[in-house]
Formats: sequence, structure tokens, C-alpha cells
Amino acid sequence: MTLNRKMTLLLGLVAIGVLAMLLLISLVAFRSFSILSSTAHVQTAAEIVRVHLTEAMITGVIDKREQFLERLTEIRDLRDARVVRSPLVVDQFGVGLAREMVADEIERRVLADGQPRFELTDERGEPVFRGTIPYIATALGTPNCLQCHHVEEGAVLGAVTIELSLAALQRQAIAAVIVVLLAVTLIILLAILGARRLIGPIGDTAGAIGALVQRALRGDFKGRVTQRTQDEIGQIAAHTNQLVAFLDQGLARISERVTQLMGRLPQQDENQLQATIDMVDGLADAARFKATIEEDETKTEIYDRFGQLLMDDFGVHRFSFYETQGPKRLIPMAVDGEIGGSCHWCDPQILVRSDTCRAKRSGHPVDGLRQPGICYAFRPDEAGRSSDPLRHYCFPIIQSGAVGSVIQLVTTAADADALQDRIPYIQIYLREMAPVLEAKRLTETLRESALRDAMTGLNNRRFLEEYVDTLIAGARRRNIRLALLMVDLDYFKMVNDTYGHDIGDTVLKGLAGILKQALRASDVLVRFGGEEFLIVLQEIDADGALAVAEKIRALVANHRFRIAGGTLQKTVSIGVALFPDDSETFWQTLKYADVALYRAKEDGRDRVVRFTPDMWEAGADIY
Ligand SMILES: Nc1nc2c(ncn2[C@@H]2O[C@H](COP(=O)(O)OP(=O)(O)OP(=O)(O)O)[C@@H](O)[C@H]2O)c(=O)[nH]1
Repeated sequence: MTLNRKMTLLLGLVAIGVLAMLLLISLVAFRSFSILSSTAHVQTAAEIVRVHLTEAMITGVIDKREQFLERLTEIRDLRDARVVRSPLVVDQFGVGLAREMVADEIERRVLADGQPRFELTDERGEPVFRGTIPYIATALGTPNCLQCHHVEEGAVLGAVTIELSLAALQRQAIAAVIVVLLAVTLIILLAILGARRLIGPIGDTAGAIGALVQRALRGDFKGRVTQRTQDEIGQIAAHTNQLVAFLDQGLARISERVTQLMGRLPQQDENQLQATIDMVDGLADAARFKATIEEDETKTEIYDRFGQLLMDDFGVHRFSFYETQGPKRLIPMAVDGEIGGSCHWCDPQILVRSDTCRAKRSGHPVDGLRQPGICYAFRPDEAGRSSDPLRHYCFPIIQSGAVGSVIQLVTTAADADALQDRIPYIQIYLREMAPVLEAKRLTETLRESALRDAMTGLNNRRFLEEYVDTLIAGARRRNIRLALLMVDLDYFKMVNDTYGHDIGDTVLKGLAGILKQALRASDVLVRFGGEEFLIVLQEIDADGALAVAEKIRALVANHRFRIAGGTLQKTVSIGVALFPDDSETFWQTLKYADVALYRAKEDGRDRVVRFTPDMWEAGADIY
């Protein structure tokens, strides 16, 4: 119900109440007034009758009293006037006129107790007021009643009954009440009309503000309220319009900026405010995600965290993260949440020919949600899914101007639209993730290059320094030996001097290749110095170590290094020491291997020498 209606209803009810009260009060007042004024009239008339009868008695015309009483009834509204004698008067003067003896019940009681009685009756619709007043004998009056009447002081001599018609009075009263009620009704109607005029703008403005708020809740702040008055209500309308205009402009600006950041245009039918809130939430979550992954140590942690996010927040459980390696290769970093999982959703060909990956080749997202079949490399596992085939969406992540990673999302055709809606939100995360991934990648590359010898690709001395603690801890825990083989090319300086530095490099790289091939995966090979290589063999005894060293020596001796214009043969000398047999410390054992190498050189080169303590004593001054 509108405010206007409520107000009208309320005023209407108040009006009915007021009119009813007024009517009631008028009727009660009329009745009281009628009784009071009629009582006075009856008493006056009774006194006139008494005076007249007394005068008639004195002047001796008491016989004419009948005419007097009849003439009295000619007075307007005086219906009846009669006198009755008390038994005392009857005893003294006889019964009198016939009608003076006929006493009704009221008159009999008045004659008996001397108390006047009044009553208001209704006689066939006519209101009649009747009063019966006793005549009391008294010696105090003029004339003295007791002079003529042989009765005692205070005795009841008779009673007079007067009946007045109140019909005319009633008509006047009703007319007056009707006039008053009409006047009051008119005033109330005018009051209701006035109130409606006042309330009207309040109701209209409230309704308009209500509609405006409903539109605003749907994200539409274009609505305005019509300002109907210049009073407080008009002010409310004007201020509401200002507020909504401010919100509209603010939302438009926020929406525009957020849209730029998201690259997502809000759709016509969606709640603009809700869409903007969602986008701001997305941006804030992505910024928080970025802050978190910046503190992650490795790319693997980042991929793991992003995979978790895809599953938990976006409901995507099938995905692949690939990373480019060199110009041609892609490596699967995580598949369906499994770090290092194998290529599952694409033709494995993309791993060795990365250009067969459309996202990697083009550097643009590949939307297989809207265009199924756009990429031939996509290999959905079709088994049992013909009714709900799979779709994919691939994002390239640009790092240093080229595609550094490819993120592939896979979903069912039924869920394709839902994923499509989430793509802009996922893209924000990817945008935040790209520079962090790149930074981590650079850090890892830098770290790797710091531990690697660029020319031979072998680990360098720094790597050994970092790795040695792990190596020794493992050996102690497993209670195994380590054999240290210090390998040095013989007369290498001559190669440089004779053929030049480039040929020297070629020989060093060739030697690194021979050593790599001769060793097991668990063995450690380090380019220790210029033409010096250290091999750490694990879980081996002295004979085994010497056998490996001899094998290496022979391999090198029999190898022909290809150089410009022919081949070159070189030999190596190898010193062997065992940890912990020769020393309790790794670095001392290394020194002993070097001592043995020195001895091998001394003894003519192209040989393997096992360290013995006497070598250390003999050469103590040298070392
Ligand atoms: N081409 C090239 N030469 C290097 C490299 N590192 C060290 N050398 C050279 O290796 C040679 C080592 O020579 P020396 O230590 O005198 O020993 P050697 O000539 O091998 O003789 P012996 O070890 O006594 O058999 C030096 O001429 C260095 O310049 C490198 O990376 N490339």
C-alpha cells in the first residue's frame, strides 16, 4: 500500500472516529440539556398552577380551575397539565373533579412520599418529558396553607403533573448536530485533501528512490528521481540524484580502468557493478598471487601453485604447462597438477618441434573452446567422451619478447562456456606470473652458468665446492668410498703453442666428451682447472678406481682428436686417491690425488698413479 493511501486511510479512520464522538457527545449533551431545561420548565409551570389554584381559592373561583388547566395545554409543546388531590384534601373538601381523583402510579408515589419525579419517555416516536411535583402544606408561605387545610406542616396536599413534548427541541438539536457534522466532515475532507497534496510528493519521491535503488542493485546507475518540490523532499531527490550521478561516473571510471587491465568487456545484460567488483577481486587476488610467487624459490613451485589455483579457484583439472627450451624444444613442466608429468593433451611432437604448437608458433592465444579443431596438435583423449568431447584453450606466456611458456587448459564441451567466462580472470594471473617466471628462469640460468664450465659444459670447481658437503654426507651415511681421479693432459701447452688456442679448446672439449662417456651417471665429473679434470667415483675400492683410471687413460691414448687438417693424439696422466682411506677430509684426499698426478708426470706421463703416503712425505716441502 502506498504512503498516500495509508495516509488517506488513517485520516479517514480518524475522521470517522471524530464524527462518531461528536455525534455521541451531541446526543448526550442534548439529552442532558433537554432534561435540565424541561425540569426547570415543569417546575415553573407547577409553581404557576399552584399560585393560580391558591389565588382561585382565595378569590372563590376555585370551581373554574378546570378551564385554567385546559387553557394551559394550549401553550406550545405543553401536552398535558393536571392536578390530583391527596387523601387529606379529599377527606376535608371531598373528591373534587373526577380527573383530580385519578392518580396514576407515579402520582400515587409522589403523593405518598412528597418527592417530585421526572422522566423522559418516548410516545410513538415523540420524546415526552413528564414531571410530577407535590404540593406540600406549609405555614410559612403566603397565604398560610394551614389556615384552610386541616393538615400538619409538611403534609402532601396534592400533586401537579406536567407533560412537555420535546419533538421540536429534538428536531432543532438534530438539525444543529447535522450542521456541525457536515461542517466537521467538510473540514476533515479538506484536511485529507491537503494532507494528500503534502504527502503526494513524499510518496512519489519515495517510490522513485525505491525504483532507483532497484536499478542500482542491478548495477545500473543511470536512473534519476524527479524533483517535485523545493522543500526537504525535493532536497532528498536532488541529493539522491547527485549521489547516483557520482556513483555512475565513479563506476564508469573504475569499470573502464579495470576493463583495460582485464581486457574484458562487461556484457550488456550483466550487472555492471557486480562485474566490476568481480574484476577488482580478480585483480586483487592476482596481485596477491604475484606477491606469493615472488617469494617462491623455484619455477616448479610457481607452476605447482598455479596448478592448484586452477583446480581450486577455477575448477580446471586438466591442464599442461610447457616451457620452451632452446628454439625447438618444449618441456612439460606440469600436467594435470603433476609436476614433471608427461605430455598428455598434445601430440608429443610439440616437444621436439615446438613450432607444431600453435600457441608457441604464433605467440597468440589458441581458442579451441570457440573453435574446436583449430590446433591439430591437440589430442583429446577421446575414449568414452564422444558425447561430451574435450576442448582446449592455450595461452602463450611471452618472456623476453618470445614465447617462454605455454599454458594449456582442457575442459569438456559442456563446460566450455563456463571456462570461456573465466579466461579473462585466468589471463590476469598469467600476466602477473609471466615476469616472475622470467625472473626465476633468469636466476636459474645464471646460477646454472655460474656452476658450469661454458666451454665443455661440465660442472666447474665452484659446483664442487657447493656439492662436496652433500657428496661426503651421502658417502658417510652409506658408508662407501669415494675415489678421486685427477686427470691432466700431457704436454698440453705444446698443443696451444703448435696449433693455436682454438685447437687446444677442441682437444679439451674432446677430452671432456671421452670422460663423460667413460663414467656412470652417479659419478661426478668436474673441470677443475685449465686442462685438469677431477672425477669422483662413488662406491668403489682402490682396484676398481685404478681400473677406471686405466680405462680412461687408454681411451684417451687411443683417441684421435680431429683438428683442422688431420688428427692429433694425446695422453693423460691420472693421480688416484681414496676417501676416507687416504684422508678423513675430502680436500686433503684431493690434494693427495694431485700429489699422485704429480708423481705420474714425474714418472714419464701417460700413466695412472695410486697415491701412497710416502709421496706426501717426499713432497711435503713442495705442497
Ligand atoms: N686452449 C686452451 N688452453 C688452456 C686452457 N686452460 C689452460 N690452458 C693451457 O694449458 C696449458 C697447461 O700447461 P702446463 O700447465 O704447463 O702443462 P702441460 O703443458 O700440459 O704439461 P704437463 O702438464 O706437465 O704435461 C697452458 O698453456 C694453458 O694456457 C683452455 O681453456 N684452453
